Amino acid sequence: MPEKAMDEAMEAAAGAHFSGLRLDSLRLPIHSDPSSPSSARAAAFHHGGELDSIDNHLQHFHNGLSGGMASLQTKVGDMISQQLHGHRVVLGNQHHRLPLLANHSDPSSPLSARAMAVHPSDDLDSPDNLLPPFLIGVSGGTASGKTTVCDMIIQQLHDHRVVLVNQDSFYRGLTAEESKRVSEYNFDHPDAFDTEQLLECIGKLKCGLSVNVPIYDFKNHRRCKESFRKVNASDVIILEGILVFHDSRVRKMMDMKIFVDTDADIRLTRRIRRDIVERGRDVNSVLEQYTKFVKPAFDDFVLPSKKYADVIIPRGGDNHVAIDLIVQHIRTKLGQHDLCKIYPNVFIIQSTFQIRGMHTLIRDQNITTPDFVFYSDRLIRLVVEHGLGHLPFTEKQVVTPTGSVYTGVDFCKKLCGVSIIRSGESMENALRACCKGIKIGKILIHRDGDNGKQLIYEKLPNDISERHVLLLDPVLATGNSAIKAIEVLIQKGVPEKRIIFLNLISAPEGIHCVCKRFPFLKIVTSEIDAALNEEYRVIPGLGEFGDRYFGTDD
Ligand SMILES: Nc1ncnc2c1ncn2[C@@H]1O[C@H](COP(=O)(O)OP(=O)(O)O)[C@@H](O)[C@H]1O
Ligand SMILES: Nc1ccn([C@@H]2O[C@H](COP(=O)(O)O)[C@@H](O)[C@H]2O)c(=O)n1
Repeated sequence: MPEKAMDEAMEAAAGAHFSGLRLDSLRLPIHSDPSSPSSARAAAFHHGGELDSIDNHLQHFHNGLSGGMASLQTKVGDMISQQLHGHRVVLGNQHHRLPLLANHSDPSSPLSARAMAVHPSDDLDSPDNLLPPFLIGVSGGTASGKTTVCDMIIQQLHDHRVVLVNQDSFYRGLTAEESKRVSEYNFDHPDAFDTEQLLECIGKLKCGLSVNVPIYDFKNHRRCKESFRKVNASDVIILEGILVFHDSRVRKMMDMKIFVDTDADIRLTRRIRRDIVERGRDVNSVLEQYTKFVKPAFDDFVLPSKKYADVIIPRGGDNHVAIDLIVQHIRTKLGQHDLCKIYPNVFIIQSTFQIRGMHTLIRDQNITTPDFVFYSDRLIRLVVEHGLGHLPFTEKQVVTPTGSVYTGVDFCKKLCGVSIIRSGESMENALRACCKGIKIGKILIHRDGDNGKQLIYEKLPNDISERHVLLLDPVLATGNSAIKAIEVLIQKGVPEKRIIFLNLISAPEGIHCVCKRFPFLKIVTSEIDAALNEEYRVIPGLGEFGDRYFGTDD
């Protein structure tokens, strides 16, 4: 696939799973300090002098709003956080004293319920254990950095399916009369939002359904009638907006509540710049709206809702410590990699957007066979390389062209591959490409009628009992054929701990089955799927891998 097409496919993939994520913020450094005179000036030059007068207005507002104490507090906070750099201790400030982990002792809290649901003693085979999506509410004043914080969380949770829903999408459209006198409309009052529709949308997402979210046009103060943004079901839902904590019904649905706390003068500076650049406003209208509606509503509705927050992030997106801690907490609560905790011999290769993109392509039922083969090969290669990393090594020293000694390692040589026919054969090329001249054996497991009898054909290296074995099968579903193949290897004298089972995708059921039976064997996979369906097919899965790879699927 040409690079541009791949880029587009990747973006489309990101759109489906990471709706709302600003990809530009992943590519560029997120922060240029907006309070720094140089960046303010740079912006002014770019916008035809519209912002030239802002500094004067700002000076006036700065004096009125913040005064010396706010800046002193920020400075002290910054100095403390600088001195404690490297220690994970800073979250919230002395005024807030809110714990990071909310309501843990409260058994009725959604967080404790989740913690219990992923306890290893639970019967994880049951689909009832599939966790409901984790809903995070992110509130804070206008331009406090809510969206920026959300983007940073999403970026760090790149190996999970995360969607962002903005409360702004649920602004009511204005009537003709209201539109005529838009400067008198209070967009910061709770009644400006259609909260019933927001509740319905979040309710559906929490039930694992996808929804169509309205698209709001800030320039014309109305919703786009024809188009919606499809938000898919996901592991984590982030709901962001100035008043997401206002309605108790919305609050109750949240598993975690974050308040982004940024100084009023910084917020105003950002708001002016953003509204002029992105929302088609002029400086006077922004300041007028701010004085008349935004600030009073912040004091009346937004600030009082801060008390509901579990976590308060001072300085928004600049507070990397808080964001790291929040991400760690979400990861623990999600427990998606709990199988790796239960079975320490299960390894999932580190997920990246490239890997997610390749999975998106090979799982797409409409992909062409050449593309399926190409992207499967790339993924298989990564799994094979990861698997090889689990082999034992010996220390080795070499002399470099500079005459210096480099102390490294020597590859394990007593090694072979065994593919489970037929789809396992698709992994042989990648193994050969990584291990020159490697011996590869084969095992065929064939069901003989409906009486549970199996025919087994095997052709394995004679000295297999002395080798480490990389067992190849792209899909681990029920685990039945894997168990049969492993039994064959063990009968041939291969110790269980010398078998590394390599898959592209694994169903939790297959992992439980294989790992319970063979606790010393290692499994390396690139993704763990949701479950098996009634027909024992992996869901979401990728269909009949062998047929798709070898072009016999039509
Ligand atoms: N830490 C930061 N440093 C510099 N600019 C920021 C920072 N956080 C946000 N901004 C900028 O301020 C504006 C408002 O930020 P945003 O995250 O959209 O706030 P909110 O979602 O709370 O309205 C945006 O233009 C954004 O780029
Ligand atoms: N037509 C509209 C709708 C909303 N606003 C302002 O947007 C602010 C909320 O968005 P943030 O991204 O800043 O959280 C809110 O303060 C409204 O005043 C608007 O100006 N026009």
